[in-house]
This record gives sequence, C-alpha cells and structure tokens, in this order.
Amino acid sequence: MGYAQLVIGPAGSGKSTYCSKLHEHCTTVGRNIHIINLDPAAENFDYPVALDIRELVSLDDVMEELGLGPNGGLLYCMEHLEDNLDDWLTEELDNYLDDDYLVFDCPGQIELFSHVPVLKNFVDHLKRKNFSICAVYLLDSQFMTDVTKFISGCMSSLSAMVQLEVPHVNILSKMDLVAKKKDVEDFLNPEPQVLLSELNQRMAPQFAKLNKSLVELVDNYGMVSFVPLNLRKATSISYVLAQIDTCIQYGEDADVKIKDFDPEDED
Ligand SMILES: Nc1nc2c(ncn2[C@@H]2O[C@H](COP(=O)(O)OP(=O)(O)OP(=O)(O)O)[C@@H](O)[C@H]2O)c(=O)[nH]1
Ligand SMILES: [Mg+2]
Repeated sequence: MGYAQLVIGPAGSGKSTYCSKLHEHCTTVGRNIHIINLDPAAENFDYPVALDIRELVSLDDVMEELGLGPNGGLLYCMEHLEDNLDDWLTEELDNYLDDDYLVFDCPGQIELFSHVPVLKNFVDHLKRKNFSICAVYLLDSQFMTDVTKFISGCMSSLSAMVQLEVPHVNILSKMDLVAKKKDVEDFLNPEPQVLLSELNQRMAPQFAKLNKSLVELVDNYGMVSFVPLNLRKATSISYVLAQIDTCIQYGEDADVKIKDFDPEDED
C-alpha cells in the first residue's frame, strides 16, 4: 500500500510552496516523501522533483505544434497524462516501494478539479494501484476576509470534493501574511447560523432562501472546516501533516502489526 497527497487549489494558493516546505520538514524529521510535479507549466522548483510530467510532455511543444494558448495547452498536457496512466505513470510508480509517501503538486487551473475528469481518473488510477490518497485543498487566507469570499472558497473546494471522491482536507494557506488573525480565525470553524446571518446582512433580501441553501449545503458536506497553515512554523506544518496522515491512515498499519503480536490478545 502506498500513500499520496494530491495538492490542489486555485492558482497561486501556495501549492508548490507547501510541497517544498513539506519536503523540508520531512527531511528534518527524518521522514521519506517524494514530490511529483504534475504542472506542465512549472519552471522553478524549490524541492527535489522525484517525477515530472514535463518528462512526458512539453507544454511549449504542445502550444507551438497545436497552436494552443497556455490554458488549452495545459489541458492538452493533462489529457495526455490521462492517456498515459497505464504505461508512463504505472512504470514510473513501480520505482517506489510499498510504503512510499508521494505528494503530487498539481496545476492551479480550477477546471481540473471542477469538471474536467482528468484528475478524477488520475485519482482512480492511484486507488487501483493500491494507494491511499487524500486531496489537500489549499485556499489563500488572504481571500478569507469576508463571508462571501468564504462561501465562494467553500464552493470551489466542494466541487473538487464531490468530483474526486477521496478524503479531503481543507487548508488555509499563507497564515503568516494575516495581520489580524481574529478575522480569519472566525472562518476556521464558523457556526452555520452565524454564516447565514452574515450572508443575509451582505446581500439583498431576495437572496435569503439561496443563502440558507448555500449554508446548509456547506454544512451538510462538513465543509466548514479549514486547517490554518503557517509555513514559518514547524508546529503548524506537523499539525497539518498529522491531519492528512490520519485521513489516509498513514502510520496505522505499523500499530496494527504491533497489536498482532500483543500477548494480551491471545485469549
Ligand atoms: N508569505 C507567504 N507567501 C506564500 C506562501 N505560500 C506561497 N506564497 C507565495 O505565493 C505565491 C504563489 O505560490 P505558489 O506556491 O507558486 O502557488 P501555487 O499554488 O503552486 O501556484 P500555481 O502553481 O501557479 O497554481 C508565490 O509568490 C509564493 O512565494 C506562504 O505560506 N506565505
Ligand atoms: Mg505551483
């Protein structure tokens, strides 16, 4: 069984930076992880790239040869990855051991986790290869300063959650940039009733029913929960990692093995 994080979220939400700091952190604590770049448009990396989609397909070539723009080119590259799951990816993944922990740094094009099926098929492929996988959705805390932005962030995360159908952890990134922590903390675990009354205050009265449905939707999916991440603090990184590990049951097998030999169980 392998373990994997699929790091997603809007463009610029801090995915690649998170991957690099996570790698640094794991190296410090003596934990083995491999970061895989799935962004064909990425150019500079602060982490050692274990595997790179750019070895499979070049965005520049695609744009030039097919006359596509950057966005169309990127989608083409991702679809090419999808077509090569069974050979390229499978072959490359064979280089990893059973217990390996992989982190996939994804592109930030929102369509990839809302309606284009590429990442869904990617995740299903990993599941078939016996990976325990978790989507790690990053949202920039800079944008979480009022209720309408909060709801819109929840909706984009929710569309990824519904589409990918894997355990899902929401992260509020760039907490080091937040001057007034209280403003953001109000959105980490807000009461649905509070959200609703704030939304109603912001919007014209004809939206009251819609607001109610939106808040109920967010609440029903258990979406109203974000883990703050401050990459400048090792405690924050290890807290986030622990949450994700629990989600993918990383480390639990070891416990089971120990328990198997527990003499107290033999009665
Ligand atoms: N202060 C601060 N800046 C951050 C943090 N994370 C990312 N940034 C900055 O935000 C910008 C975008 O970060 P990236 O890590 O490239 O974001 P990304 O989600 O990988 O972006 P795309 O791959 O383009 O979708 C960069 O200028 C980073 O330096 C953070 O935790 N704190
Ligand atoms: Mg990136």
